[in-house]
Amino acid sequence: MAATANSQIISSTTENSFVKALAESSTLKSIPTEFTFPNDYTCSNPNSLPTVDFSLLISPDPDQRSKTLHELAGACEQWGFFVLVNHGIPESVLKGAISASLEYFDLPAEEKRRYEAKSPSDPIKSGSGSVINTNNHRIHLWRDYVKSYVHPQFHCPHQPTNLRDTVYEFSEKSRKVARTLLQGIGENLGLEKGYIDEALKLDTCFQLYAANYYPPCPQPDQAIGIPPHTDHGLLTFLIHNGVAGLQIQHNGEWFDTNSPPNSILVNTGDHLEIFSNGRYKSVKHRAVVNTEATRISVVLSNGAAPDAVVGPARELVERDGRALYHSMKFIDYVETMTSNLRMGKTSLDCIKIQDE
Ligand SMILES: O=C(O)CCC(=O)C(=O)O
Ligand SMILES: [Fe+2]
Repeated sequence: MAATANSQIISSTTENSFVKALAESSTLKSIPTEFTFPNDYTCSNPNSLPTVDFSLLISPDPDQRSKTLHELAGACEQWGFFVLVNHGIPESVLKGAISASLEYFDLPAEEKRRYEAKSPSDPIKSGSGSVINTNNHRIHLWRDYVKSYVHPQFHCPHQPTNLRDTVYEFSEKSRKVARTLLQGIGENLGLEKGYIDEALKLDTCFQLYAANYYPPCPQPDQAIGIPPHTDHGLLTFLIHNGVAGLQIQHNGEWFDTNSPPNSILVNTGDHLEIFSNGRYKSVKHRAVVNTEATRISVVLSNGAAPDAVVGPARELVERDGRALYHSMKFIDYVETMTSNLRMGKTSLDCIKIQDE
């Protein structure tokens, strides 16, 4: 689901051996050279990341609601990232999604290889991954993944058998929460009620499930789980197994993220930047690895309908005097990004309208 920033992320096809197996080999003392990703991991700890209390956003008390809407607007504008609490999705669903996803990675390699990516439009994909950096070198990532399209059509690997129901429940509940957040965002942008639902065709919105598995790494300062990138879509939801690793960029500086149990980390994606005509920036983030513990993250990317043509909202263009982005069919954007035809430039850069 990742878009690109400094480098182009691609799904491995032919070199599809899993990093988990490599990390578990008893002789591994250092990373193979193809995993070397020179980077500066200097990072700050934020005193507090923005928090949005979902229960207050749906509160019948108008003061509570408008205060929370205001906090949501601030989080989207200033950070493009927030910790969502009291979202109403039961803890058992979040825990179930993590543990069933973990079981997926324990499957034999031949089972996971059934979902080796052959085309960007494959609804289920699994593998490890690599990037082509700006010097045209391929660098392998220290992570395995599985991804599947879960809405408007639901796809999911057949194994482990409990994955399907868990992912279904988590994705369905998350879609409702995402839609309420998006309606709040529409209000914050001063758009007519219902405009965002209609323009982005949210009834048939695209949703992608992804699980990322980062095994312990003997040289975490030389490798990367996922390099800096932005996400396609409107809002990405992320949960994890309590092991740190997600870092976000804010005002040019990198920050570690932390989140209380049972919360969801939410970030704004490329399509919210486009739709808001640049008011809400798609936040750049990366996943780093460590020597000690396996990290797993489960991600739901919430987008517009596959056939919705997403561009800046009409009213915002009128207000701003011009559109800052070209419009593009949502699924074309997602699949072009996944097909990795372009290097260096991000997908978002490609649809920015340049100043004359
Ligand atoms: O695992 C993480 O924390 C980051 C995952 C991510 O950025 C992605 O899947 O796009
Ligand atoms: Fe991401």
